[in-house]
Amino acid sequence: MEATSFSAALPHTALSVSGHRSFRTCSRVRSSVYVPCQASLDFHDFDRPVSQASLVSGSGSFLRRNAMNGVLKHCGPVQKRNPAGQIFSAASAGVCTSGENLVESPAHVAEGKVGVLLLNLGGPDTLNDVQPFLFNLFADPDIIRLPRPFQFLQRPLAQLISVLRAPKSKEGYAAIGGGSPLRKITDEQAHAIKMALDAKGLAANIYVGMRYWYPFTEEAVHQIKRDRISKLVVLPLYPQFSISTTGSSLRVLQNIFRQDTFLSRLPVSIIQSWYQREGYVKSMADLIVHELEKFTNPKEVMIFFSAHGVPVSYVENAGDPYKDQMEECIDLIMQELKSRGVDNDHTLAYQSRVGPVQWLKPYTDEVLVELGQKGVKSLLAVPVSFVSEHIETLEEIDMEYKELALESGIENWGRVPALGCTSSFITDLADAVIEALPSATAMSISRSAPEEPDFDPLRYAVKLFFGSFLAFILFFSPKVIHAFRNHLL
Ligand SMILES: C=CC1=C(C)c2cc3[nH]c(cc4nc(cc5[nH]c(cc1n2)c(C)c5CCC(=O)O)C(CCC(=O)O)=C4C)c(C)c3C=C
Ligand SMILES: [Fe+2]
Repeated sequence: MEATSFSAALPHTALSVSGHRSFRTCSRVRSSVYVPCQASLDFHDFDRPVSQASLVSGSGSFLRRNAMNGVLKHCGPVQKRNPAGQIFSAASAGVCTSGENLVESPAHVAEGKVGVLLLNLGGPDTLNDVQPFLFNLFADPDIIRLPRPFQFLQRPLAQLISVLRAPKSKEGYAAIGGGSPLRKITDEQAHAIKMALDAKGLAANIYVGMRYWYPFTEEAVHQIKRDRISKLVVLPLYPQFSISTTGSSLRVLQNIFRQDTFLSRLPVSIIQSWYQREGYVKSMADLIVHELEKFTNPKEVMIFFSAHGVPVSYVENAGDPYKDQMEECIDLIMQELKSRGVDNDHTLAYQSRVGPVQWLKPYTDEVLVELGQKGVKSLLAVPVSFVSEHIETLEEIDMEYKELALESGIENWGRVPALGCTSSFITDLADAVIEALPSATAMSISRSAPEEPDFDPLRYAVKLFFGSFLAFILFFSPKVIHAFRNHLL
C-alpha cells in the first residue's frame, strides 16, 4: 500500500506528462508536482449546498439526518455550475439547503477528530443527470487530455461530446434501472468502514467525495472543514492508480487544499493504491473461488479479468502506472488462487473504450470472440478495476459482453460480483486507514493562487484562430468521424 502525504501524492504524473500541462515546483515538494490548470476553488465563493456531502457519522448519513430535520428543500430544475465549473442540476439532487446544516460530530471524537475521505467517480442518479454528468466527465482535463494549444476547447468539446454520447449512455443507464447505483453503494461502503473502524477502536467521520456527480468532492471537503477534523486519511475507492481516476480526484483535492489556510495545515495521508494489500487480494480470490464452484466443471473455466481501459498515451506518454499495477494485481490474485489449488487458465483484457484513440489492449470484446472461436466453453468474468457494481458491470459485462460471448461459442458464463461491502474487504480497508494515520502530514502550501502567465491578447487571438482551424480539420476528417461513430456514439 502506498500512503503518502499530499505533497508526494502525484509523483507518477510528474514524470513525463506531455505538452498540455505545466510543471511547477511547490515550496515543500521535493520533486516537480503536476499542477492542473483548472480554475482554483475558494471556499468563500463556494455556494453549493453543504448537505449534499455525504457524511456517515453516528446515527446515519448526513443527508438522511437533514431530511429528518426538515431542512430538505426542493429546488427548480435549474442547471448551475459550481466554482470548479462542473454542471449540477439542483432538482436532480433533490436538495437545496443553505448554510445552517452544521453537523455535530459525536462526542467520542471531540478530541483529535479523524476524518476519512472516500473518493469515487460518481454516477448519474437519474436519466436527466446523464448529459450533465457526462459534461463534467469530459470537461476533466485528466479524461480528455488536449495538447496545450487546444485546451481552450475543453469545455465546448465536453459539451459537444456529452450531448452526442448522452443518448447511448442513457440507454445503458435505463437498462440498469434508470441511474447509477454508485452513490448508494459508496454510502453503504462508507457506513461499513465506519463500523469496522469503530470495532477497531477508532472513531472517525467518513466522508464521500465524488469526482463527477453528487456528492461532489468540494462539498465533502467543505464539510470536513466545518467539522474541524484534525487528521484526514484520503482513500480513493480505486484499487489501482490511474491519472484518469485517483490522479484526477487528488488534483481536485490538491487545488482545494492549497487555497485554504485550515486545510493546508491539516495533516493528511493519502492511500494512492491498495491492489497489493493481502486483504483485497484474498477477498477477490474468495469471490472467484465461490463463483467457480457454481460451474459444472470448475477446472475448465477460463478466468477472464476485465479491467476498465485507459488510452495508451496515458501509459506511454504520461507515465500512468495503471497498466503495470493492473498486471501485478492479476498476478497477486492468481498466486493466491494457486496457493489454494486453483490453477485455471486466466487472461486480462480492457473494456469500455471511448473515442477515436488507441486504448490499452487487448480489448475485452475482441478477446471474448477469439476465446469462443478457440473453443473455450466456460468463462468467468472478473471485473477488477472497481469495487462496486456500476454501469460497466451491470450493463456492459452482464448484458453486452455476455451476449457476445454466447454468440461466439462460449456456453457457460459466470461473473464475479464487485466487492461492495464484503466484510473481509471492508475490514482490510479499515486496517489500511489505521496504518496510514501515522504518516499524515500537512500540505503547508501557501495560499497564493497558481501563477498565471501574463495575458497577451494578440497571442491569444492567434492561438484561438489556429486552434479552431486545426480543431475543425481534426473533427471533420473522415477518420475521426468514423472513429466517433464506432466508439463514441
Ligand atoms: C478504474 C476505473 C476507471 C477508469 C480507469 C476510467 C477511465 C475512463 N473513463 C472514461 C469514460 C467514461 N467512463 C464512464 C463511466 C465510468 N467509468 C468508471 C471507471 C473508470 N473510468 C466507472 C466506474 C464508470 C461508471 C459510473 C456509473 O455511473 O456507474 C462513462 C459514462 C458511462 C458511459 O457512457 O459509458 C464514460 C463516458 C474515459 C474517457 C476514461 C479514461 C480516459
Ligand atoms: Fe470510465
